[in-house]
Amino acid sequence: YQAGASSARYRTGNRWEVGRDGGPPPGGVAGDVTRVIVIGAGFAGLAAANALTSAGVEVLVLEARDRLGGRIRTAEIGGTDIDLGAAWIHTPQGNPLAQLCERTGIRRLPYALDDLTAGVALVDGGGAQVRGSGRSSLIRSAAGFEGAAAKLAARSTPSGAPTGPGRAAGGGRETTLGGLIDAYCAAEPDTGRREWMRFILQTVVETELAAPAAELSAAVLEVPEPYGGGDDVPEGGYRRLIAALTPDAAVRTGAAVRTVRADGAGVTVETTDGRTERGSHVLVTVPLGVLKAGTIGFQPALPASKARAVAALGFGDFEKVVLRYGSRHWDEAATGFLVRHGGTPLRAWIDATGPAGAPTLVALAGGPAGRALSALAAEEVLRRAQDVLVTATGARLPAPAAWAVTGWRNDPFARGAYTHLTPGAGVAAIEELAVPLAGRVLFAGEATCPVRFGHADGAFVSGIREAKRLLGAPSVELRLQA
Ligand SMILES: Cc1cc2nc3c(=O)[nH]c(=O)nc-3n(C[C@H](O)[C@H](O)[C@H](O)COP(=O)(O)OP(=O)(O)OC[C@H]3O[C@@H](n4cnc5c(N)ncnc54)[C@H](O)[C@@H]3O)c2cc1C
Repeated sequence: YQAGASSARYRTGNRWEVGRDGGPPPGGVAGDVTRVIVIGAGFAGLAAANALTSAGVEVLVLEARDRLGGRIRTAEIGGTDIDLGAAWIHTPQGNPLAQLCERTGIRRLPYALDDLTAGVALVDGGGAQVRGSGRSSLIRSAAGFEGAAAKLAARSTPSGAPTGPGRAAGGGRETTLGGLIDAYCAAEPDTGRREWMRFILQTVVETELAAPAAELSAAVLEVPEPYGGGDDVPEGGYRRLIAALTPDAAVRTGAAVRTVRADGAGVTVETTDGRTERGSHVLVTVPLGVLKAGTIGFQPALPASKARAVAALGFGDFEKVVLRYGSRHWDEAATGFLVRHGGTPLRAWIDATGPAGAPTLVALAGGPAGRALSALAAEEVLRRAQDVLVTATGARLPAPAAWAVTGWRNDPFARGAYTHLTPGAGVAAIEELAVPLAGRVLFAGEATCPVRFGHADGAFVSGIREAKRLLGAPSVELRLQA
């Protein structure tokens, strides 16, 4: 049991007001807020716990793992800090995580995904590369998809949804991103180019959104983008943001919650070791994958509308393979490789030597590729990764000096990567997840953030939203650690 970090050092002028958006605080809270139990010490739980503690509310954080951060995990691999969970601050302009970096003196390094895609080497089955103008014209065509997709979607709904594998399963009318990729590529007369375009677009979409393109609702195209700019990474990794946000509250690690009970006077939360804690309110921030698995029992049971949202939203796959080498044995001109080889799940690689500060290749396996990797033992993934890289680089690669393979899908406290919209569940389902129960049981986490689900900043904003709800305040203050 780790009691409040009362010896923590705080930065001078550490109080930071966040969340003032002009609107009234969200409502729906019953009774006085005297003791809040926060389940989960990821971005959402830590942001809420920090804001509540700073406002003088007693908080107990229960975290199942033996570490803080949740789907933020910066690991040292061969002496280099690498993010195995969230790595990028996407669209940093106006993004509260960019502000959090500024407040805490954490530098952001530009590392734009568009630049990574533009500079990637395209490698075919036998190791042959598509070079020169053939390569750049394919990359240009793929880059045109984003602009064309909204128009294609408008043309294809509600009655004329594209047919083929990308159409919503179950005869639904809703268009999927897979359907739009098919429609976009159909306009390309050259078969060879068409197949390359389809491969690039499918890989990029499935890597970014962590789900099969054929299961991703095109409604995601209508979600407004609140921030601007490319993509940055925090210097030294995301763990520095978690460290800055760690609240001066009681935090118990190794505490997996199995029951949440609400009654007229408060809440009782039970952990798997049989201990119970009483609070006036509880804030549930566990991943959607954990809610789907049903390993936490709610009394009274989740209402049908929320249970439907939990079941219908998607919680996809994204695994990483990190290989750290003694030196760079590959073509340094490319930003990475897209490998169309024997259906391998190890198809998208980035050269992360720049941000890592040491020769490093990282495979990003989203959607079906991630799911395929999660079924293999780590040593088998490593063996296949080395085989693919021999094809991709044309070099005899030595064994890596250090390596890591993630297992988010098989982790009982994640059960996947992050949330996506499906043909059966749009933004309304995300909003439904955020609705409090009986004024006592509240919900936060990336899956509850209508504009930024699937993002670390969405988790942060959702934690601030629930702190505002509990405090009945239009904004909150955070105390950031030095
Ligand atoms: C591989 C990968 C790459 C990603 N890349 C990016 C990126 O580049 N940029 C970006 O913005 N986002 C990215 N994301 C998404 C981002 O990491 C998440 O949106 C964010 O970290 C989620 O925070 P959270 O607080 O909602 O949930 P979590 O961080 O999952 O926190 C929930 C906490 O609840 C705990 N918990 C679970 N069950 C129990 C239980 N029964 N009892 C007690 N505690 C429990 C968990 O251990 C966890 O600590 C990525 C995610 C993954 C997996």
